[in-house]
Amino acid sequence: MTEHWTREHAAERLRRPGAHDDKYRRGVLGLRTGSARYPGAAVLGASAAWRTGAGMVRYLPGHDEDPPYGLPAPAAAVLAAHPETVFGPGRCDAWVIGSGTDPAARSALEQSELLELLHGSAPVVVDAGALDLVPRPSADRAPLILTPHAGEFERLWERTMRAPLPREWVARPPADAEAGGNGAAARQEAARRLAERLDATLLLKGSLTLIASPGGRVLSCGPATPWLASAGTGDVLAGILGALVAARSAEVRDDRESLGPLGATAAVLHDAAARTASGDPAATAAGRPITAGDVAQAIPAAWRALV
Ligand SMILES: NC(=O)C1=CN([C@@H]2O[C@H](COP(=O)(O)OP(=O)(O)OC[C@H]3O[C@@H](n4cnc5c(N)ncnc54)[C@H](OP(=O)(O)O)[C@@H]3O)[C@@H](O)[C@H]2O)[C@@H](O)CC1
Ligand SMILES: Nc1ncnc2c1ncn2[C@@H]1O[C@H](COP(=O)(O)OP(=O)(O)O)[C@@H](O)[C@H]1O
Repeated sequence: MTEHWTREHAAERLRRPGAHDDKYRRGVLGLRTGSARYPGAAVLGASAAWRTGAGMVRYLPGHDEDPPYGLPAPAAAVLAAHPETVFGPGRCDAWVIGSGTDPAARSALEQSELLELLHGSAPVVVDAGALDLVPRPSADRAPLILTPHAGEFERLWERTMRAPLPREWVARPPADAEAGGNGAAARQEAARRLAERLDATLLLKGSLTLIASPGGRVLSCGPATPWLASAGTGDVLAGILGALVAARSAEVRDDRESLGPLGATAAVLHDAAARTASGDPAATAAGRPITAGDVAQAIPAAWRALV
């Protein structure tokens, strides 16, 4: 049984600043994203986090090869797009790791620093190239929310369960499965089981995004506007989610189950921004093509329309 997460639910979880706030109280998000090959993912995540209301976004580059094709290093790309970003180590209320990184290119030093974050106290959004690092449940592990797409979900299942994903539980279902057909229940069950086994919150991306909490609660959002299905929109989602988690870091540390509603709120705001950007707020299949950057740009307007 899943609960549908509505715009009204999402509006309640969006934190508005008050007179006693400052940049630290609003939440400092640390980004360990992007790489020599994928500098754009770092820019998209930073852009989304700033526009979701982070008090500060701190960017920490990984230990990486030299960029190919004359590309700028990810830190230089982030600075060019967002000069308000702070670089280097310091206090962080939450982290996003993995977007725009490739585990095959990860150095031993990079791996040990990421594992340190995963065993820290600040909550961590684990995306893309960091999903293979998720440690077994333990008392010293950080509160985690994982954001796989269907292909990454399948790989995560195989690594965790040491068995193939059952055929009837395919993570990339035929169209009817996401939209409520027979496969939908199987997809929910797979997400629920994996979240329970990993003892972590799992946000399974798709037209219908599912958010399964380790305690067994499953929230669903969508169907999102299909204009969202383009490269880099997952990097934007990770930035949105990171900013929302940083703003409620203390609550998440007290109660890891609160990551579920935050994940669902991120998915609703992401979809709302895509609808705004595509000029089709009701997602009636009108609208126009958009880029991931357009989605990030539209977050403030979508926020205003939600609350
Ligand atoms: N601007 C930038 O810098 C950008 C950087 N990016 C970064 O690129 C990195 C690689 O990420 P990635 O997702 O492109 O590749 P990967 O993890 O190998 O998975 C792909 C495999 O999974 C499967 N698959 C099944 N279902 C699927 C689904 N729903 N969506 C997608 N795939 C699905 C599919 O298999 P198929 O079903 O096609 O046989 C395919 O073989 C990552 O770090 C990311 O952050 C991107 O965000 C783009 C913008
Ligand atoms: N058919 C679809 N309709 C609506 N949204 C979709 C559809 N397919 C994917 N999405 C959304 O687009 C985003 C794609 O993320 P992801 O697969 O990680 O891409 P990338 O790695 O290129 O950023 C996710 O938020 C997902 O929920």
